[in-house]
Amino acid sequence: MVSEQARQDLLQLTLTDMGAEGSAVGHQDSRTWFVDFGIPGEEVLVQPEQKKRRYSTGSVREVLTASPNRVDPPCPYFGTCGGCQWQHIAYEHQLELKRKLVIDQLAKRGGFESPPVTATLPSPQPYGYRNHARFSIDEEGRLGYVSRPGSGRRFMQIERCLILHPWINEALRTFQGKAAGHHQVQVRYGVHTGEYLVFPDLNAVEPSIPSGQRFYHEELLGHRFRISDSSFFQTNTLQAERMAQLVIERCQLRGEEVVVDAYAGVGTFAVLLAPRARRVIAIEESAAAVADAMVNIEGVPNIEYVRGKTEEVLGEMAEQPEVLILDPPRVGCHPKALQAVVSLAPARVVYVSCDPGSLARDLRKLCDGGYQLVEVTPVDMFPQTHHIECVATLVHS
Ligand SMILES: C[S@@+](CC[C@H](N)C(=O)[O-])C[C@H]1O[C@@H](n2cnc3c(N)ncnc32)[C@H](O)[C@@H]1O
Repeated sequence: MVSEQARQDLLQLTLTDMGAEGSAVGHQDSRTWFVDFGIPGEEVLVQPEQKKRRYSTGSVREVLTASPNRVDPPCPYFGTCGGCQWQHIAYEHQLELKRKLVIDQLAKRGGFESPPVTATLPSPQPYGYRNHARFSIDEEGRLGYVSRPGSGRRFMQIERCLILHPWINEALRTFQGKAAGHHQVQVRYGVHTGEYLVFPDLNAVEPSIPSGQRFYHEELLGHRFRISDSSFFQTNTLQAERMAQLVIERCQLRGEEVVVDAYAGVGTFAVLLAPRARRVIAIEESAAAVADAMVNIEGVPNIEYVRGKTEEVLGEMAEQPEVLILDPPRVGCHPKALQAVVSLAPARVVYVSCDPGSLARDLRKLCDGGYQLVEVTPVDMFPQTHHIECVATLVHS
């Protein structure tokens, strides 16, 4: 309970919606409030945090009328840590909120009325799923995270993080207090292989877990992938397998098609699709990821890897692919990449996205260029956070 004195600084709000960045939304007079740790439908007392020109931010200090979807967050750092935003929301409801956020973005940023969004694909593990951690280090060599903006973005030492794989928590315990002189420590773990990568090299201060590996291996759907410290790999291995299965289904390959895998990373989709297609052309700009891919595609004769920017490589492509996969970073696709897709006009496009806003913007351009949006599936790659992965399927009309 909040004291009478402190209560005077608080604002009573009815929360009506969930915002795209994971804060609940409320209104007072003509001002919009983004409120951390709230749930739509709740009546709450809010601690104001920041006043911007067009909106204000705050966090819930007391819940006056609780949502039936409110649960006790299990992590002691929840509320201060900048990592998770939604541990106070029952997992089933997180999935519903994610679906609604995708629909909202498709409507607002893409102009899609009643977009075909399926139920969110749940993660096999709502906790303990992350195979990758990037810890901040303070002057004493302690490992931790940075607190949320409303808590001052300060370093906070962490003993255990509930969304990390248990092996990474063991590494955190082992390296705790021993990383002085470094800004960050990256720990990545192969859930199916038991291999790991710790960067930078901390062997001199802690030899019990060897560190400084240049790469490690992980498996997806039985295929083995080499991954270097700077290469992208999905952070939730079991859910990445479900998503890869979904992408395979959505491609509807019969074995005769030319497939383009744009933003191909270390070659995950290319390798998984190659046995189902005539040929796969993969496009990736990162030298490290392409070097990994060269190892990962060994023995798979029908994959051609092109190092370059998707917007440039697609623009110069002479051959028309039947199926094209887009899996860009959060910013989405370069406008020239989308123009090139429209000119190449593959019969089917499968767009994998980690940002519903840029996805909505890009889907609109593809639909204005002759595509029809068939289905969007939100995939919960990041439980307890507001982040959303999606797989969208388009066909040429
Ligand atoms: C979200 S990751 C997807 C990787 C891969 N599809 C996977 O599932 O592991 C995006 C990838 O696109 C690459 N990338 C970023 N901008 C690019 C561009 N303009 N052209 C080609 N690749 C790009 C990044 O290096 C990264 O490997």
